[in-house]
Amino acid sequence: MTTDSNSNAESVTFDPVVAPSARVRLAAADRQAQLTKPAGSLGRLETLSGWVAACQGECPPHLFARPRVVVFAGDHGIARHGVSAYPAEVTAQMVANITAGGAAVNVLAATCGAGVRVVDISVDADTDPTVSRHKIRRSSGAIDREDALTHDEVVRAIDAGRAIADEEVDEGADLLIAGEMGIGNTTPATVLIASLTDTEPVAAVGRGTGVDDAGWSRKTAAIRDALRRVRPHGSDPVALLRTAGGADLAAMAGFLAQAAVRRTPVIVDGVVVTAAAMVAEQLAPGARDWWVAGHRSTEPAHAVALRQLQLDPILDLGMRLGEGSGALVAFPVLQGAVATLTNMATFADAGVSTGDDAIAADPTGTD
Ligand SMILES: O=C(O)c1ccc[n+]([C@@H]2O[C@H](COP(=O)([O-])O)[C@@H](O)[C@H]2O)c1
Ligand SMILES: Cc1cc2nc[nH]c2cc1C
Repeated sequence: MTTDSNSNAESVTFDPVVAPSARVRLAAADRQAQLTKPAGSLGRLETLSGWVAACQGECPPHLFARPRVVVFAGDHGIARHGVSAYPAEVTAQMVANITAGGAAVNVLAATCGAGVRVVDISVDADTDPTVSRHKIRRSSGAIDREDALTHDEVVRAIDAGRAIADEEVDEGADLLIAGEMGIGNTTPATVLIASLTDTEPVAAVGRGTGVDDAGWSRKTAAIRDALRRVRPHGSDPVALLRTAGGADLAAMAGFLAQAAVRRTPVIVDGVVVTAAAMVAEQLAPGARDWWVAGHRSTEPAHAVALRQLQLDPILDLGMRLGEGSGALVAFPVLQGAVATLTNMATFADAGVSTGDDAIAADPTGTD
């Protein structure tokens, strides 16, 4: 990454993103047609396994051997202004809970063999040195009235996310999941999405952790104010992260962009991760080809962002937890898709008649 003193997108650069292999995707479709099942009968699993094969650059693809979840933790000044159903202190408490193995992300990851790492990017407390190595600052600013970050902090946070992706890939991760934990973070996430899609706040603002009507009104007003602060900067992703994002969102954007640069597929989680994904796609065009959406959360802004990124969520279970939980529930579906493409017998291997045989036996179709 290179930096300069301007608050322009050009101050952050990623290596080019190479698209997943179109040739291997075709080979996967070819193999799919030879497997012992009616053509198309595995539905979406067929396109998912073709995508995995294209990402891995080989068909048949291999089952994911080292899936890894990275939970980006950060606080937000806006959380002190009544936009969440929970107090900001919960962020640091949940970081400790995740570290101890007691959170949803831990138990879901354990069911499917995924490793979990939590990183303190901007928690408003001192956390264990094992999780704070990439810390940028304590809490991002209250975005309805001040910038979330300085320009330098944005660049360092993006770089931290990039370094974390590099660490994970260098240690052998073959599938990454981005998750997050941060009281108040659906407010900046909604601002990023509304800004990048030109969506009216009322069509995008949700209840987050379950805020009541008064809290929802305060959240909507804060999002309006933040959008007003963002407007002069157009769609410059670095300026957007600086004025109305946060260090955790910037780090996730860097992580998602670098995963694509490193040709490593990612399952995107809920509204907060997807907001960062929208920024990452601006920083590293084509990165979205390396992502699949695990689920659609109940936050209205999530559907808006997924539509814009043209990501079709695997699941829609009414979830709104974060932590990477929705992506983790979707992971076995993706792994199952790979297993079918890789391990099923072909018609020829198993001596099973194909649809073509039925037509050959009765070419008139009248028997
Ligand atoms: O992933 C989602 O779509 C999602 C939707 C609603 C809430 N969350 C989680 O709840 C927290 C943010 O909610 P809030 O109300 O404090 O802005 C944060 O820790 C997120 O992980 C996550
Ligand atoms: C307890 C709790 C756990 C969470 N995990 C992600 N966001 C969260 C918000 C709360 C409040």
